[in-house]
Amino acid sequence: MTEPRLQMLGISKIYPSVVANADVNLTVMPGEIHAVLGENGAGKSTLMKIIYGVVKPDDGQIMWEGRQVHINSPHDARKLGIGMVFQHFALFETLTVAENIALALDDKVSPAALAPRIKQVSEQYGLPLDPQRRVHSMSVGERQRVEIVRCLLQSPKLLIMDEPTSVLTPDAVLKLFESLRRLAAEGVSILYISHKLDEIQTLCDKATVLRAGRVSGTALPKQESAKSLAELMIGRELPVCVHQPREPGEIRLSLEHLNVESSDPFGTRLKDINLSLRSGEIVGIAGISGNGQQELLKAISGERTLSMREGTVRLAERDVGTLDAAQRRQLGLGFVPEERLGRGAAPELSLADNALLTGYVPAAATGMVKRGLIQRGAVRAFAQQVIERFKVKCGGAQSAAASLSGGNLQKFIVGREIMLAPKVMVFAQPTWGVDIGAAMLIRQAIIDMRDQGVAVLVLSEELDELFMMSDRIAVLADGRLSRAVPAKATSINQIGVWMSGDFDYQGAEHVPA
Ligand SMILES: Nc1ncnc2c1ncn2[C@@H]1O[C@H](COP(=O)(O)OP(=O)(O)OP(=O)(O)O)[C@@H](O)[C@H]1O
Repeated sequence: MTEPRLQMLGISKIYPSVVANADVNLTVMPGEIHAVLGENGAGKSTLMKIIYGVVKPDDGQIMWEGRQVHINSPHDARKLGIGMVFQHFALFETLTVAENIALALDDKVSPAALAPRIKQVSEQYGLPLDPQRRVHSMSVGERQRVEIVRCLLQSPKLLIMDEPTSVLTPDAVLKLFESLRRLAAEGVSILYISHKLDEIQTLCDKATVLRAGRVSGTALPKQESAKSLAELMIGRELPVCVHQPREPGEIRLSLEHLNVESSDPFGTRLKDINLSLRSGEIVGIAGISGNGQQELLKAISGERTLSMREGTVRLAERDVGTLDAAQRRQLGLGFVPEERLGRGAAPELSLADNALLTGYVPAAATGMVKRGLIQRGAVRAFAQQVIERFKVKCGGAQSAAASLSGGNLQKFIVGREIMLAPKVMVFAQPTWGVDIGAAMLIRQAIIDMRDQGVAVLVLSEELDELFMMSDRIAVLADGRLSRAVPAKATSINQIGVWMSGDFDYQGAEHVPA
């Protein structure tokens, strides 16, 4: 019988406030593509970090090709033949592909000596890369290829991929899957983490499901549906969103002729963007990050103030282009940025203090600050309400934001902004990294806000999500915004075509010059 490549036996990892892994067993065979799924905070990343030597288990054994090993560092892991592609890449933008890879390898090799090997390996696996190209000129999909090729150069026997497709276009996902299948056919084992259950279904041979740190079951994904996998994961029936038609009210946010240069040298310029958003409606903006999403969000939130010639942003009737983010919040603008750590939350602060960061504004009427004094009780109570309503898994309001799993922090940030009850709410990727059950909860909460009259703008790469929630949908591609059409009058296919930039710009929302 073939020996398993990796066996984890009785692995446990306990943090002060939570059991991240409890008595976990996992077996991965050579050439197997094995999914690890589970709700946010179920312990998936912790388990992967244990394999890669980033986190030390408190208990249990790891067997590698039949013998017990102690993996104390990523260096140890790589020596065994374990490679990991992280969700967020750590590449130097101003360096070339070969320079980046040379820096990351354990054996020091000059970029020039590496270049032919990079070319050969990248072509062999259908992940074409030009070793001389500078990273700043590459798309996220191409950057991910750099990370994968870096791992492949070390001829891994096990490749760990943590939510690899969250940054990829549908086309790039198909290409990635082809490469992974080719690797598996050559005997490489792959551990694959994703919240996208349809991907797991098409790609993976086997799945191990984690719930609250324990293995709750295993499945053969190809014999399941996305729905049955979801239910296996959350242990109950998948909730659905209820979106009733509704007449929108007055205009709450207008963007008029936004022509804004990006502050990032590799960013995208906004080109004559026009949009009006009404009370009681959700407008979804589809498109892949990097097409002006960051620039548009900054222009709306006030992180980037505007000069007259860069166009107009109005909240209700008021021109707010020159106001900063704090001033716009005072006028009732709520905002959830794409990056949860650093922009959405201060990692080292507690959840309570993170609630205070945006909840102090009088417009939110949370009572967190009275006569200039912070009301600690009110701050904690507010954070506690967010934790309860949005089922945030954590050790309480005093937990540091950085100690939460990615999806749980996202739930907290989104929940905090929703509960501040703004007049206009802007979300960037609201369910990014959030498990399917929690994503439904967040989407329903956004729809409920709209039903209470809030004007909501959602930027998302997930078309299913946009179609579930939006009254109207527009596309942002290469810094241009299409007109926003009623969701019922368009289709996922149509929006997909627009996402490639192929839309009738002349038809964009009419705003007087
Ligand atoms: N360094 C840490 N200190 C304290 N608690 C931690 C730490 N790292 C993880 N945890 C906790 O361990 C639990 C499991 O986290 P983990 O990141 O493994 O979950 P996950 O399944 O990968 O979730 P997600 O899908 O949200 O990424 C969570 O409750 C998290 O808050």
